Amino acid sequence: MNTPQISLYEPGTVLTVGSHHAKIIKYLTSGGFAQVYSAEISPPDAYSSANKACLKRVIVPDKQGLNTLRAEVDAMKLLKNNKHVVSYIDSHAAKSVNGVAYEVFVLMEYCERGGLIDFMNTRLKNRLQESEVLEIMSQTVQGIVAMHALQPPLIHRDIKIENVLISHEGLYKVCDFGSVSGVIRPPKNPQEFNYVQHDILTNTTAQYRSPEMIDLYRGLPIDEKSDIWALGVFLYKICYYTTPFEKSGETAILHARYQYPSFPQYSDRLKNLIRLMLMEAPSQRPNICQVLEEVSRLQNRSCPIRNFYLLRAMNQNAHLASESTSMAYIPAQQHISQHSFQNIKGMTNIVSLTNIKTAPNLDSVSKFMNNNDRIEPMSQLHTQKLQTDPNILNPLTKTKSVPLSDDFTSLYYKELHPFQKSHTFKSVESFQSPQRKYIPSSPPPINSNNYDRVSTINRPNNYVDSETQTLDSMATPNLKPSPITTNKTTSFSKESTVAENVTGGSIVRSLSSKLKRVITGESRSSSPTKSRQNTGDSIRSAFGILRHGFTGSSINNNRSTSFDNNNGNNNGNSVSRRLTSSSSNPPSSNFSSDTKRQEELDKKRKLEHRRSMPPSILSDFDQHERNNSRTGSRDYYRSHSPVKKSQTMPTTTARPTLKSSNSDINVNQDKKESIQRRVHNLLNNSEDSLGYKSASGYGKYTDTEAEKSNRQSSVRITPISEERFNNYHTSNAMSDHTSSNDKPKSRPPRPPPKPLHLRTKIPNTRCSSHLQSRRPPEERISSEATETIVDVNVDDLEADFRKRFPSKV
Ligand SMILES: Nc1ncnc2c1ncn2[C@@H]1O[C@H](COP(=O)(O)OP(=O)(O)OP(=O)(O)O)[C@@H](O)[C@H]1O
Repeated sequence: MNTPQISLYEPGTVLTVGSHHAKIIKYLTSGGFAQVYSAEISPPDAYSSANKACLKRVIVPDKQGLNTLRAEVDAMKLLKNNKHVVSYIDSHAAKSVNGVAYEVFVLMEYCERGGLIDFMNTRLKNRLQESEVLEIMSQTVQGIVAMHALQPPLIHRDIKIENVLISHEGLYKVCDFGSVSGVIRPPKNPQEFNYVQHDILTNTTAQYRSPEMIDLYRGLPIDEKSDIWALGVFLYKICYYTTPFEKSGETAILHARYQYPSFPQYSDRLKNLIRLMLMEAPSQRPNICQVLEEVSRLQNRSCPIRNFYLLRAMNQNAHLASESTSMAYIPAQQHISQHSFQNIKGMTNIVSLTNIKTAPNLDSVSKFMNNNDRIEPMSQLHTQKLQTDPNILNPLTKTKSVPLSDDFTSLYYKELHPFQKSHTFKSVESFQSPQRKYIPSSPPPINSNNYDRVSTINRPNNYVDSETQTLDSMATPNLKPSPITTNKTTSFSKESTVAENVTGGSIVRSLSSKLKRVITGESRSSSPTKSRQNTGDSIRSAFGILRHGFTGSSINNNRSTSFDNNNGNNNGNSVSRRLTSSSSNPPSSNFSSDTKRQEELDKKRKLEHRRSMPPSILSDFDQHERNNSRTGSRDYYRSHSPVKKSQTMPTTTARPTLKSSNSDINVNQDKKESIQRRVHNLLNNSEDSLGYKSASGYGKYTDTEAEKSNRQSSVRITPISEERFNNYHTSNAMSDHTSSNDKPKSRPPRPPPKPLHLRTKIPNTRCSSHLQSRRPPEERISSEATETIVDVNVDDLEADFRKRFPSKV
């Protein structure tokens, strides 16, 4: 935007801004597009009662520029009165003095202590302590939480040190919402590429740009995770006073390659948080709630917000669970971090979350916030207008300098974003310039004397420099399919489970990424800070882990081969054969053939879907997850997995897990799945858990493990009653300590005990003293009854027979 050069207001100038009068106190600074003043306002701000405010004056050359400003103001209105966002007071637009351009005036809360960057510059020698870093981070993150919690979320896109201010009471507040947007979907054609590229260049700051912003060929959306990346850079900078990619540039960003300076020293946990936020793959970065949870843990405080992503996911699950009462098993919840659960336990309003699917609903947002975070709920009327008025275009889809054609509005996930309002300012058509009671005849030029902030002159050498939005070499998004781009499978090479564990992320995501690693054959050790140690990871373990997660069975579990292979080709014992046949009992086989047919259809559909998608596996994956919410990534990989024939996954058993564990999205999954199919899944599950586990061919040690499993399986399916089973084991354990493990396998089931009247009295001498003393009486009886068959006295038997059946003799 070519901002016309205009003179400054003199102190004492009085302007009308909306329903407020503002008297200029002094000029503070100039942003990229604005003059910033402190001003005295009347009436005082209704929220804070303050009569001192900040006045931002922006000159825009055309109506296009006005739209950009509208977006900024609308964002501020949505976030109004959040403790960690610079609060909006009033706004006004007018034709400029020369009648060509427009002037926009925005009154907002005045942050008396200036910028975070100013504060940092007071601490050049004594760098920030970890506790200070955490405090700044916590408060800044809370400001971003207010944006991400909206539905649809707002993406700040320009989080940086310079955009955090400090209020007079010392609170850190996020400012500058001029770059805010909704989620931007990956561009699909060269036109869209150019559009998004330009949009990114003009609205983001080079050093804070995420890999998916720089390499648009990744086909990833620009969403909340892009803000998380910027927050990672932000955290790094408040620690080390430089950005992680300051010297290395774009290539390093693309591979998330950076180092930690040795000074100052911060804890490993803090550094690990940076590492997680700077994960190359957005899906591996924590969400904003998880970041705040971790920061709070590091501060030894309880987290000031509730994890709304998790709550939404749980709410979604509750919804799905209520559809099918038999679907009570939600194993993935076991993997959600304890901390997250503690928060949820205290949550009384989970049910109300069903209502926050429509945007915007600040009522819902406020439920996530502390009581002292006042968020003004948007009026019902206003919300309805935004949602129903098709004529309202989203100003967010417009950049500061690129005219937005309607063709590009679909790049943004939510075309009818809450920002879509045309009545932000007092109507431009009816503009009247703010009254100026004092306009100096010859306004003074801007010079350094006007600054009461840290001057740009006489800076120390290691002064923390302010980032500017430049179009330097660093700033040019890599739009060519470079080797880096084609090598992007490494983006999933880093260990993701830490992120998921720390932050309560979904097990499915972590499993999916494991599968992705397996199938794409990517390397695992590109992380600069943590390379994966477990180099033995394989298709087998990935599927094993997946199955383990879904059914709770052992990783060394090859049973699905025996289930699939009905001709008994597996080298199992009689137990395995029995299981195989039992798994094909009539009802089960009916379900099975239904399911198989359904799977075949699914498979075909997915293959066709995949053929119609771009060639990149990773973008396919992400897009698949977003576009095809009915079938999760697991299904996708199942249908494309080279191992699917030998290891058929119990297809649908995974579905409940996917739904329950994917805390980020998976909103509309499987609602239409038939109950019959789900019952079949449960049957499969129960069969699986009893399944014969053979790990033959997987090596010596797994075989040993498998044998143990076999033993357990055989014990579980034997018709011996539980009581007898226990007695049996007790006696074996007592009689032979060394081989107790082998006994159950080698001994056949015992016959039922002989009726008492047929038993012969056994001389005491037959029982060895050690057995007598150690065996429980019950067991002794049973055992002796078997032995008496050899010692029976025929005469006694005859006598007994005659006595009882005289007529037969
Ligand atoms: N509410 C405020 N209280 C005190 N100072 C403020 C306030 N808002 C802005 N400033 C000062 O003005 C500077 C520029 O503000 P802002 O970032 O909103 O303008 P901008 O034109 O969008 O700048 P840029 O786009 O280059 O970041 C800030 O860095 C800060 O020093």
